[in-house]
Amino acid sequence: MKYISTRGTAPVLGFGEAMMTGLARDGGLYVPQTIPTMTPDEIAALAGLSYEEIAYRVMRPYLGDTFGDDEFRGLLAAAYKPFGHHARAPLVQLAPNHFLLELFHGPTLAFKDFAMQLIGQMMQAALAKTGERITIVGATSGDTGSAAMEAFRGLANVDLFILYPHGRVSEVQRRQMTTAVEDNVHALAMDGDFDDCQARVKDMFNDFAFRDGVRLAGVNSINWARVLAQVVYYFSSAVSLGAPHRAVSFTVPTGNFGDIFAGYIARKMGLPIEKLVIATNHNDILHRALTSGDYIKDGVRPSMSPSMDIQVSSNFERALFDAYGRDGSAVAQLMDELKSGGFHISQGALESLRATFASGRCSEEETSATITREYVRTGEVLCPHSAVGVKVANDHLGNTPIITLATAHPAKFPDAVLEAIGQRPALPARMADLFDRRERLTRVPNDLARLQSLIRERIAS
Ligand SMILES: Cc1ncc(COP(=O)(O)O)c(C=O)c1O
Ligand SMILES: N[C@@H](CCOP(=O)(O)O)C(=O)O
Repeated sequence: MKYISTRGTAPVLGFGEAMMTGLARDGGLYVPQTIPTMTPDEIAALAGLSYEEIAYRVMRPYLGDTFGDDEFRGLLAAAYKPFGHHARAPLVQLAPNHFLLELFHGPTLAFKDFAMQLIGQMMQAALAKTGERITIVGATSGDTGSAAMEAFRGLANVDLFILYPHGRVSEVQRRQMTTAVEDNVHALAMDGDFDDCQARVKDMFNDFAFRDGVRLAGVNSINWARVLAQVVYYFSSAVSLGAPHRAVSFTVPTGNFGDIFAGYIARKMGLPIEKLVIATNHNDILHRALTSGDYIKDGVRPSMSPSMDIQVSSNFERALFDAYGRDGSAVAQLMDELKSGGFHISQGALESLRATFASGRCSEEETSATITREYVRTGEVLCPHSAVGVKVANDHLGNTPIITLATAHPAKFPDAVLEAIGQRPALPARMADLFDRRERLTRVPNDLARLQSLIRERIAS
């Protein structure tokens, strides 16, 4: 299995190299050269298997010879052991044709743990073979950062730096990042919004002297392995509702487009997914793009679902690559136009996107009202991101069952939940002292050169 860049000019890599490389050297994102498919019989055979076994069967064809079969099974077992639910990703029924996929039973209470726990295992195994030391720099609007801290803290051959937008993540998210005591992990509170943080991370990858000097790696969904690990729960949930004999749709609370792009890959692999519905908060660039064809930045506005406060949606580039017939130069040109504000999606590409994706937007008032309504109606306490998904799914209900991804635990966003249902959701017992732990963070400016010096100094000390 080979991986190519969405901009067409970076070296073609195997899985292990793509995982350790992060951003392609032409600024693009790695995608598989071809997508392996599963037959209806192979999909039907997933019914009743453990989450780990489904993960093995779905992911194995992508890995080439990076890991042996038993080795990969061992990595999956270690990755999902810390999850607090035996099903890993349980389904809950909200209405006759509407289901909630709870993706928040991992160690940091968000869907990011599904991929990050596994990448932590896979990177450690790869580094143990080469003896290398790497520097991971990631950007977060809250959840990627905490999941990465948890997966990489204390590792001898990894330094991890997480840039988060100062004052724009929830207190629980911040504390999950700033209370890690291990010296190899660093929480950096940056001036600006998530888009600024992500832009600086990409700048670091595009500065080859820095990138090669610190042996830079990425754990954002820039990294193909992140997306791949997220494909698995589309299979596990659809099969439990009767796939491949029954089609399903998914509604995905969307920001950086990684999670929903994983659903797109599942669909290309043969899983009968009718529609993938993009659910945005008032930072609705993706909904506007699907509706009008114009992908135009208009500034990030803080919301009660902060992890989705994103306007430059990194993985949309992967979807555009396919929609433009895998023409890397066309994608490179669109990404150039994006630097000066935005671009128009051609009619052909837009039709291709609309064949798979639908979209909807949820206002702040609707988010809060959805948390209240679902709590009163079903007893389910939604986090604000999941509420965005549920509201948009309700607008798309039809004959095909819809699964909405519940992307985070409500206790990560207690203020929004308290306002909606009059109760503060409790953190799990193992995190009960989160607010008593000492915080350790560094305030940093939105300045590439200063960030790079800080990282160089920290890894030298
Ligand atoms: C809780 C939560 N929901 C939804 C999203 C959006 O996911 P994606 O960025 O993969 O679109 C994020 C951030 O990634 C998140 O942390
Ligand atoms: N919402 C994310 C933003 C980063 O997305 P990623 O999937 O590219 O890591 C977060 O919580 O940090």
